Amino acid sequence: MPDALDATPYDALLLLSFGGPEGPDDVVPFLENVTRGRGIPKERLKEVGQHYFLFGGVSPINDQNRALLDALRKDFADHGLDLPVYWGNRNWAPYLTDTLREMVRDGRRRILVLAASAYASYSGCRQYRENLADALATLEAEGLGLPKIDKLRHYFNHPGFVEPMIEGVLRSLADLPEEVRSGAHIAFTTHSIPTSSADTSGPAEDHGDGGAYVRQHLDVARLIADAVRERTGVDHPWQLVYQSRSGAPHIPWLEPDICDHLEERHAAGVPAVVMAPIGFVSDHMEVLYDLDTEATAKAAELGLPVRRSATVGADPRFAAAVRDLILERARSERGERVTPCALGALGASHDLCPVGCCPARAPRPAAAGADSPYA
Ligand SMILES: CC1=C(CCC(=O)O)c2cc3nc(cc4[nH]c(cc5[nH]c(cc1n2)c(C)c5CCC(=O)O)c(CCC(=O)O)c4C)C(CCC(=O)O)=C3C
Ligand SMILES: [Fe+2]
Repeated sequence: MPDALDATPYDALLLLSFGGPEGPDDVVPFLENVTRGRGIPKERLKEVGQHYFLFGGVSPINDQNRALLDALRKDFADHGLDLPVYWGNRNWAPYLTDTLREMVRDGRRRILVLAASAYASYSGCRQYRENLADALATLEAEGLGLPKIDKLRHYFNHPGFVEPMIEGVLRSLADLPEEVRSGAHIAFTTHSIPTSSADTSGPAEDHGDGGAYVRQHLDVARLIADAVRERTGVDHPWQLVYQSRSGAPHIPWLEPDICDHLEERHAAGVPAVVMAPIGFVSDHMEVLYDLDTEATAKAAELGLPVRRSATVGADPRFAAAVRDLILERARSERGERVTPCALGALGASHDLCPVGCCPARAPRPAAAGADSPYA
């Protein structure tokens, strides 16, 4: 048995994710949960519903999260970290509020949250903090004693997150026909968001020019491209592009879209493209539909060979990274000195979101940040 690892003062980890439907009957209520108050056009909703129905109404996201929970529990057990792991979602069962209630009833008082989103943005960070505040408000109204909740820092540049993606891109390159391989470009993709949200992502000092959201993705893309060049000896040109645009057409979102990018690369004579979905922690419907179905069909129509590289998912190196992040945060909470582990040019992200980080259109209470109304 290895020596026990110490997560004090924390007594539980909560994986906080988006949630997804698990059958055809779930699709419409799920989409209603996602889009309540978000101003998504009806047409867009119908279209996205079809993406889910094409896959039997089942999103891959819940099974991906179950696999990640298994990987985390195995990693913690193998390394003597005695920390129970729970799972709650924003938009589908198991719902965050139910999980948090269960945690409180189990006596958990100091909870660390792992968000299933690696980068700064309203959708990937503050909205989860708002969900935590809503859940705490519900428990408070039920007369339960509230736990203290902290959120782990953004892990986009942690080696345990980046390394599996480097390996994934190498595998996709190797899988391309040899005659097009060395000329292949890499299209790093992430979820498009409104340019106004991108520009205000991260702490105030990062605002402007796509904000922390774009800067963090560019840093990861560069890390992967550099590692691929070092390991193959081939310099594959790359670009950060976007996918899964939603919202009203007159509102600007981040561009170019992956499909337009494939067209443009093809017209420029590029012989092949690897699509690397660095914005997604695991295989979501956006990966299965927008990349594996839509963009792949577009490429076939163009006669452009493409491959889609793997997401991190339940990779054991990611589970080990989560353990590292927990121990780092626990030490820092205990007042011990820590050297946070991070690759790239940006350094380790903040532990506590400052006031004004990734602001919402309409301000709402958010937990686990400097502006939290909860202790
Ligand atoms: C940045 C970002 C992430 C990455 C960070 C993270 O991982 O959290 C993400 C993840 C996800 N988004 C998901 C699904 C959806 N997102 C939608 C709508 C939107 N996403 C947005 C942004 C993001 N979304 C935005 C700005 C909107 C517009 C509406 C709004 O401002 O809120 C809609 C409505 C229909 C549509 O318009 O597409 C759906 C169905 C799923 C589940 C997939 C599955 O089932 O496998 C996941 C993991
Ligand atoms: Fe989304």
